[in-house]
Amino acid sequence: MASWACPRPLTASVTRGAFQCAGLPLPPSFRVSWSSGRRLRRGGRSRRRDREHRRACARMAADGVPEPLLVRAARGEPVERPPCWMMRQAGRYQKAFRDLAKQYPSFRQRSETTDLIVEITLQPFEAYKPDGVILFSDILTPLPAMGIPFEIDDKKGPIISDPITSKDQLSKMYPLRLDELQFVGDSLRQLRQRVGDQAAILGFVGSPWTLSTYVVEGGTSAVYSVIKSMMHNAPDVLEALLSFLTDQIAEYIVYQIENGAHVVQIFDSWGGQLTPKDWDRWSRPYIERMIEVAKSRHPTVPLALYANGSGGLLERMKSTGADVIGLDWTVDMADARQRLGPDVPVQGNVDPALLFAGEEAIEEGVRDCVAKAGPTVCYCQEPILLGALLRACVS
Ligand SMILES: Cc1c2[nH]c(c1CCC(=O)O)Cc1[nH]c(c(CCC(=O)O)c1C)Cc1[nH]c(c(CCC(=O)O)c1C)Cc1[nH]c(c(C)c1CCC(=O)O)C2
Repeated sequence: MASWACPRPLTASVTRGAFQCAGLPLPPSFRVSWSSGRRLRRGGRSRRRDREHRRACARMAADGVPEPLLVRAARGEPVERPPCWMMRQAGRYQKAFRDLAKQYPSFRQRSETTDLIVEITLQPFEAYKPDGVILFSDILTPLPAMGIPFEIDDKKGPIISDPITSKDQLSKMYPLRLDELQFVGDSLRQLRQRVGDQAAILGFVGSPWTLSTYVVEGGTSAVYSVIKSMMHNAPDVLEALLSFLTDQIAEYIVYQIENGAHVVQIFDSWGGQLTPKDWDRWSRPYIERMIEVAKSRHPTVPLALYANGSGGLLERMKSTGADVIGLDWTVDMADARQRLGPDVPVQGNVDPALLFAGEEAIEEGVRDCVAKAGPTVCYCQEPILLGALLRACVS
């Protein structure tokens, strides 16, 4: 699974907690405008950005405080420095998490109980003050609320014991029961209250393709043989599954936004397992539809799109309408920047393994990434050296 990310433009002063990162006059290179290519292409850039800017100013005037750095960066607004957060920033590297996990050994319990979700989500925030606070949850969390139960095995990861591979089995699913996901809405609202405007609250969902890999394969897969056979032998079943998930997950994005998520990440984690041609058929249209639905209801809330191994997909990802493109470390950021154009907000790209290599290596990796991207984000796993990464991002 991917790791912790300190997304794109990073900012902020980490003024409390283990690390003092305040007081940075930001290098001029960070004063970059971050607008999306999509907006530019449609020729509505200045009108739309002006409108968004006016809305942001109105919000500021109303609240007297600017929106969190990460939100402004994700919208393509000029920022004082790149924001920083990590995927998987909550977890076993923290003693507080290990203690809680001893008491509540089931991942589903930890991630489906409001008090635990809020407490775990806030553990890294309280320790390091990252610019993004990602909900402690999983892309599979909404599945039981549409008739697809799952378990998490400590060694094997997610297990769906009754996978869906035929038309008949599709009828087991029902439209998303948001009342069964109240712990998500409750947690997001509490997090907004607890974090205030100090950081962005990040919601997330799986893309229809990526969720389908679990629903069809019954769990993690190495070669995706069942779902890839289905693409050829039962395309109507796969299309029906993807369409169904698209409608439900689009509602789930809207639900997260309406309960307080500042930004929503779409994880097409296994999109890179498809040929680009197959991605155009089996992933892209469904992502686009979800984005359209979310944007029609909440046009100013930024949506970020990430796929593992997305080197073959970057231009395609940009064309989905996502506001921010998340990159893994297998693409050089200079190449990515050239391919995506100067205006698309980006995040990720720093090799998570650097977290095992010490502070100097982290600093070098972050600097290389940020220099090539302009304001950017960094992804890392096992955030043992999160503090070092945060320091590198803000200095
Ligand atoms: C192991 C696993 C799970 N769920 C999943 C896996 C990966 C299995 C595979 O490789 O196929 C599926 C999953 N879950 C998530 C993604 C998307 C991100 C990615 O590409 O890694 C994917 C692909 C989001 C998530 N899933 C999780 C987060 C963490 C949120 C945070 O940063 O705090 C995210 C963004 C949390 C999660 N989710 C799970 C665990 C064990 C944990 C860690 C919590 C713990 O240590 O007990 C179960």
